[in-house]
Amino acid sequence: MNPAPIAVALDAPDLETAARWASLVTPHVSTVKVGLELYLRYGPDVVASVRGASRIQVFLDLKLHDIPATVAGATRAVARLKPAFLTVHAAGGQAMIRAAVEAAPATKIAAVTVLTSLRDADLDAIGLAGPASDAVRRLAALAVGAGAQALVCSPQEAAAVRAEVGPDITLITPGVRPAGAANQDQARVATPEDALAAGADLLVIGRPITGASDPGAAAAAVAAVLRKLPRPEPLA
Ligand SMILES: O=c1ccn([C@@H]2O[C@H](COP(=O)(O)O)[C@@H](O)[C@H]2O)c(=O)[nH]1
Repeated sequence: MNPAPIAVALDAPDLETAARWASLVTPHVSTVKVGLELYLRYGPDVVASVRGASRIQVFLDLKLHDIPATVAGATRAVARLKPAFLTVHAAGGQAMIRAAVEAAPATKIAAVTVLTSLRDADLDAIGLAGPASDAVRRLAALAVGAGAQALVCSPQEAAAVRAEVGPDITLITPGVRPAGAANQDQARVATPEDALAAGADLLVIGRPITGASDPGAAAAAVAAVLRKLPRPEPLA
């Protein structure tokens, strides 16, 4: 059975827990995601630890945001870990995104548009022209224009972003909550079914899976729901 298009966010306090979660979910999902908490605590070795002996994709969610030369250097430093995806902030601008793309030819650079924890009122406070849906589309077009091969947005914007950037860009959506799960600090959310129907390619799900008493069973349950959905018609 094909693993489901889910990236489980391994936001664990220690490496043993992250590696245990990874081994439990690996039979059911395509990807595990390493974020700032684990990477800053354990460094590059964390990638091998969560991969184990499996061939699971690793998504390195470091959200780089700096001047182009610094981002190019940081991207080169992690490219040797062969992550399938590496995130940068789209708001870093086109030269920065291009620098990351050129520094890691074997990794898809995923540009984070507007964090899924932000609401329209937060964008006003930051001084980013909203609403969030407009800002996401604007940043998505900017990032793709600079060569980003993937985009991070909320499932609520996935359909509009897909219409904006076409079929070849990988759309990654955090802010995914199975029916009945708490939103926690996520603001712009949708269910896994709705995220996939809106055109997302990879659903990021963390605490609803890792906070379950059996993360393997929780991942298998979401994967089973996705497998039951009708497949989209191939484009003519
Ligand atoms: O806009 C963004 C970008 C990244 N994230 C990351 O995704 C996971 C979500 O975890 P949950 O436990 O499912 O909320 C987390 O690692 C974030 O750093 C995001 O949420 N939103």
